[in-house]
Amino acid sequence: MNTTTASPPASSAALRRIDDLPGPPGLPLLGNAHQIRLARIHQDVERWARDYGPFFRVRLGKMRALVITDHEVIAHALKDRPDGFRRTIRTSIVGSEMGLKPGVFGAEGQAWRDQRRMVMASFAPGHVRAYFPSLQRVVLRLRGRWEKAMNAGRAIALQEDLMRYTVDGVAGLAFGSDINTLESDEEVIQRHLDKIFPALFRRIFARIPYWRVLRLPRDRELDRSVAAINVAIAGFIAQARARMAANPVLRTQPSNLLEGMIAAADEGGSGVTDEHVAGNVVTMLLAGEDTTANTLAWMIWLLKRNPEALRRAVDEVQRVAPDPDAFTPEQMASLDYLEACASETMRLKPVAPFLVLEALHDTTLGDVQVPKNTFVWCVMRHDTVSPQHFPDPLAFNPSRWLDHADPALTPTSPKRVAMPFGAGPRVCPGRYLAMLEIKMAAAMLLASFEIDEVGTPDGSEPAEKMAFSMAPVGLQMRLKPRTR
Ligand code: HEM
Repeated sequence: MNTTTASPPASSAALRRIDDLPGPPGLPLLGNAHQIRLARIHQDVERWARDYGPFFRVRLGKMRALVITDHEVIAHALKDRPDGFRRTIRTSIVGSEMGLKPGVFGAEGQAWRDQRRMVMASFAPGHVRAYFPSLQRVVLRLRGRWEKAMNAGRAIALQEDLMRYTVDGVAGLAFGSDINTLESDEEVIQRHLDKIFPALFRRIFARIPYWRVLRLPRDRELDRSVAAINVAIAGFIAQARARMAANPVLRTQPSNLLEGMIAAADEGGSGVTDEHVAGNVVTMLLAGEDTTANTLAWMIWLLKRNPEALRRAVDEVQRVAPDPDAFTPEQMASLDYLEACASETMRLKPVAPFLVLEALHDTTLGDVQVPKNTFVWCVMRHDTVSPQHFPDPLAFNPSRWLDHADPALTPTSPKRVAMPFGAGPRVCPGRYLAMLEIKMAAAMLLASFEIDEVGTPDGSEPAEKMAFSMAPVGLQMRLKPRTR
């Protein structure tokens, strides 16, 4: 039996059962489902966490869950994978029903180990360096798009433009394809991708899996999108294989993630097939698009609201990386304050504000017995906004993340408390790439423009909308030429 390192129980007699835990009162069949709004489910659970403490129970229809908020207990569960906990089986069932090919995100056990090895090989630091020029091209296009909007006196739909940036960036890396949604409005792949995540999220939490018996128009549209993506990806794989056959050097020096994955898959005993390669290309596109774009959108909004932090970020960019046409990987690696701004943004506005696991065998978390198959709902934004770990917790103060930070600002190591990319063996493999994309776009923005305004049309704080990742609603930005 596993026990957490956080608070090992004195004896099994001291253990609590999930039924003994507090929790919001519910109705007989629905449980607490009627008290939840799907688009704000993370905030509903965070609110309960403030009322019921670090361990409580909720029931959403048939799904009973243990909710945990203590970062050490969460880290323990996340690290106890793939053997102790898995992602919920529902995610993989719903994904495969939709026709999504299996990828590392939904894989478990040995299949996960094999695919994770392949994915990590394609993210090796040397490879990511080779992808830098393609990211640079995409960042300059974003600048061109924003210059046009500024010159035309137009407001920029921030999140939409950033999604174009991340989908172009990841597509260039993922399969060496220049799909250029930034300079055209024919965003074919993106249009299909944008349907998948919200549908996956809706179906995972649906009370009745109606789509198994009845296809509504939006389900038929979803089927068409998944089919179109699968066909496109099969084509990219065939082209990559042809390129690699013509130029075997690409096996050791792949020019994109797809070539990197094919090379890793083709190694003897890899356990990985072309179907897995295809599944992981879609996974990269999906996992890399909204998450990075939403984090950037939140960060730009937070910077504009915090003039002192914005001034420091601009100073750093002007000192370290003043010319977007000449950005280098070394410059990006030196943007410490900008990186701290991203970390502070993810502390306050984590785009993955919760992670749901399922216990693979009887175990314990803290002083709670966790029977096999229990859902464990990890609240990622609780300790990160607690005064116990972050004084003045709601203030946007990137300095907390700097190495020489004032100890009064960081009584606990912030990196141990905030886990925006998850933790343990399944930690996000795209985290360095995401940070690079965030720093490149933010440095381009601050070097080239002044932010005239960024906010919602009515000036209120943007609502947080959950649809697999957590997005700000309705952010618009106006730019001015930089004057210094
Ligand atoms: C700011 C941007 C991003 C955030 C906040 C983020 C966050 C996360 C989180 C929380 C997880 C779950 C980790 C866990 O279970 O412990 C995850 C998994 C994953 N992410 Fe990211 N991610 C980001 C960007 C990316 C990018 C750019 C890519 C790839 C291009 C990517 C690919 C993946 C994959 C493949 C997984 C599944 C890993 C596995 O199950 O082994 N992510 N990410």
